[in-house]
Amino acid sequence: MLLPLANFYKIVFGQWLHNFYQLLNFNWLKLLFRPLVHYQFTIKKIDRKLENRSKEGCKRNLVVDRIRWMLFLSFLKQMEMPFRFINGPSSLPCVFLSEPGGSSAQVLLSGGQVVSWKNEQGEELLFKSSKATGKSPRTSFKGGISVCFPQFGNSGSLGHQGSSSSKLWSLNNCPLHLVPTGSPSSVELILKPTENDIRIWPRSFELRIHVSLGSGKLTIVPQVKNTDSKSLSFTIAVHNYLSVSDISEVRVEGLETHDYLDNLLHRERFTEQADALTFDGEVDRIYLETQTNIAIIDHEKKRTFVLRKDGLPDAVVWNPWTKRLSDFGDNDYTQMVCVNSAASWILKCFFNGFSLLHRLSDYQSNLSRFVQKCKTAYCIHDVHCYDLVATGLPLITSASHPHSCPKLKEFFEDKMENDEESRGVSKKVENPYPYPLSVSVTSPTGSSGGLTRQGSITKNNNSACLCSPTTHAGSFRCRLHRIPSLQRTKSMDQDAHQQHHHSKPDPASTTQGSATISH
Ligand SMILES: O=P(O)(O)OC[C@H]1O[C@@H](O)[C@H](O)[C@@H](O)[C@@H]1O
Repeated sequence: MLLPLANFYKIVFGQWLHNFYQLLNFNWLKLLFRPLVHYQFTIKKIDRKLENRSKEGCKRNLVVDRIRWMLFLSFLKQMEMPFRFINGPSSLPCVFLSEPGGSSAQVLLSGGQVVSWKNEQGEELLFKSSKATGKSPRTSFKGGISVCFPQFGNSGSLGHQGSSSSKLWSLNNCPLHLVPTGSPSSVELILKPTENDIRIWPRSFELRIHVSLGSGKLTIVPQVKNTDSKSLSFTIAVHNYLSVSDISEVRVEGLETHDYLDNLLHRERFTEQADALTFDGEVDRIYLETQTNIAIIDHEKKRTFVLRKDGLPDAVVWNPWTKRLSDFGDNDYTQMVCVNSAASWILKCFFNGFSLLHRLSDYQSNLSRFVQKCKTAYCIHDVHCYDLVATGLPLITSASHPHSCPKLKEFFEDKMENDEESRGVSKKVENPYPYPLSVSVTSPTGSSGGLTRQGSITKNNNSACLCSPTTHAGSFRCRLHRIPSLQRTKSMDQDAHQQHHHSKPDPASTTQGSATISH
């Protein structure tokens, strides 16, 4: 009841009155959330029963999951939320977000995965494998966006991509309000380790993911809270499977001159020489400390995704090409590219509780600046507020408030300066990408920056050339005119880096190294 009314006020009286209205209703909202607390009690009882069952050797089955789901729905009926529930893939409980512009997103409670993000025209922007096996929640859906925690990739002892995407997340009834909630449609999920998980990885934490949908923009904020008195070490990534028309016509910009670790060559370190990354074979790379914005340009669809990642320094680019994968259809690789934001350093939370890497005010002003700049682009917006500190950075043991610690302050200031630079604030370039950031996917006549583009081609018209008309080094060349990949240059400071942060697990994680989460 509240949300339609709030929207009505918003339309009729404008944003300020809408905010006022929401403020007035704050206490009512709290009351409405109460049934959820009761729900959680009931869920805990079920969880205990499940624990007992698993001790007896029984596995959690779909019927139990469905009972939980129905119970959950009945509680939800008692309250209004800024989203609604639908049946997701394999009938799993799924949060449905929509916004007045007509775009929508779906978030699965199982795995905390964003399984769909559709634009105003109803076109799917996220990739979904055609060959999901459906045998478990983990395999019922391959693609979308998920959080890899407490480890991404195979970089540690905790199993491929950590375990967070195979767990059942709960709705968080006490969102942290760390993120600006301009979007009327958002949800926050929370994952806490069960007793079973703790047996495998003896760490206590809370992993939250805040997903909000705006016009042409999906914002994902993962947050990690150390609820232990011991330090918590982890790596993390937001794994984005983007849907593209044809991988051969895609290029990724924003990675030039950055060093990367090549997962296909035992993480050997190279420097990116090309102006843009194009694909003509398998790619699996971790680009280190990249700039904040990365553009994924789909020439055939004339569509640009902008991945903006704050707080997560690295970017992973992956396409398996023709490699056989059990959960990928034969030609699925042509329609996807993963560009993930990640922290490949081992991050360490030293103290119990939350602290922010970015001061909230900085974050908010950066956000609005960015939103203004890319009004209608599809921006995936990952902001990672973690409970610090990365190995290799000054160790901060008592910074419960970022402003109170001079070292942390210094770090913020440096970071803000770099961010300013990387966002090109001083350079007055409005739209550096060849296709307009307003993504008119249906229009074949996109142009920008004075470049004239050729018309869109269809799949049947394979002989059409999509090369950029420019001729400088790095100008886009379509698959018909692409020259073999550039000779890669080994990074100058490879040895230094290897000694520095990637090869050395920190002592805390070594002590937990005997534990393995299998997947
Ligand atoms: O199987 P997932 O979790 O979807 O991950 C797929 C790939 O994701 C990429 O990000 C990794 O770099 C690859 O090594 C990995 O194989």
